[in-house]
Amino acid sequence: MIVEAQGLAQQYANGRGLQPVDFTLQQGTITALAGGNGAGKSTLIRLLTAQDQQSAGQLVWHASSEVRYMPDDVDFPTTLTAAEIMELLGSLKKVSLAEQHALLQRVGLYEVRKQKVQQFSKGMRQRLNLAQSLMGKGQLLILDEPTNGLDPYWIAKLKEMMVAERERGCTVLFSTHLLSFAEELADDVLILHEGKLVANGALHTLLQQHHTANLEQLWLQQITP
Ligand SMILES: Nc1ncnc2c1ncn2[C@@H]1O[C@H](COP(=O)(O)OP(=O)(O)OP(=O)(O)O)[C@@H](O)[C@H]1O
Repeated sequence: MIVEAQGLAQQYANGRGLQPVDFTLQQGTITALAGGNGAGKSTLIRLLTAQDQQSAGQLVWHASSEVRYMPDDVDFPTTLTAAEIMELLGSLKKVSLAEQHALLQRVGLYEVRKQKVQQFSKGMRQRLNLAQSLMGKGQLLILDEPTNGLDPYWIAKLKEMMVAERERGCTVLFSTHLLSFAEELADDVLILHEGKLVANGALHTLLQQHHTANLEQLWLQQITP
């Protein structure tokens, strides 16, 4: 087990946020964090990435709490080139130039690495965001809406990269609105609805327990009053 959430909650001043949740993330697994708009996905990710402090409960780390993280939208300094951004982040994360270049190759940006990010399309910026998240040593990789702005080719490549992370023993947690994408990848599923954790467990077990054929049916069943 990598991390355990025990009664973890975040209540904002307006009463919204995340109600107490309990779950674990297992080593070498992929977990999909599913939920509609305002369900609490980003709130939970902000707690896991230590961007916010919870209002109740705790996260118990059974491995290093160093997390690699792909935010859902990132404002790279547009006057820098892709290579310069990777160098800047690479120096912070102690990642060699060779590894930075290998990552730029993996996300198809090596040839354009000397272009300023302001000339990049949304998908290219998202791929740079993916490349920076793959740098470093954190055993837990958290991807917030990673398919945003990616075309089908790069969604397929993203899937391959996530599976490769699992194969080398890392734990992946990703949030998404795309339930078919989630279903293709996830070992485990967390479904949030209006700040509550309404389903938590192995995808196949949940589908059997709830007599549902797929994740979309399960999600609809869990959110329908
Ligand atoms: N800083 C904040 N202050 C007050 N309320 C907030 C804050 N951030 C989020 N909320 C509220 O907390 C709830 C959960 O929001 P959150 O952003 O975690 O949802 P989400 O699942 O990521 O949604 P989406 O899919 O739309 O991005 C929502 O009701 C939202 O309005």
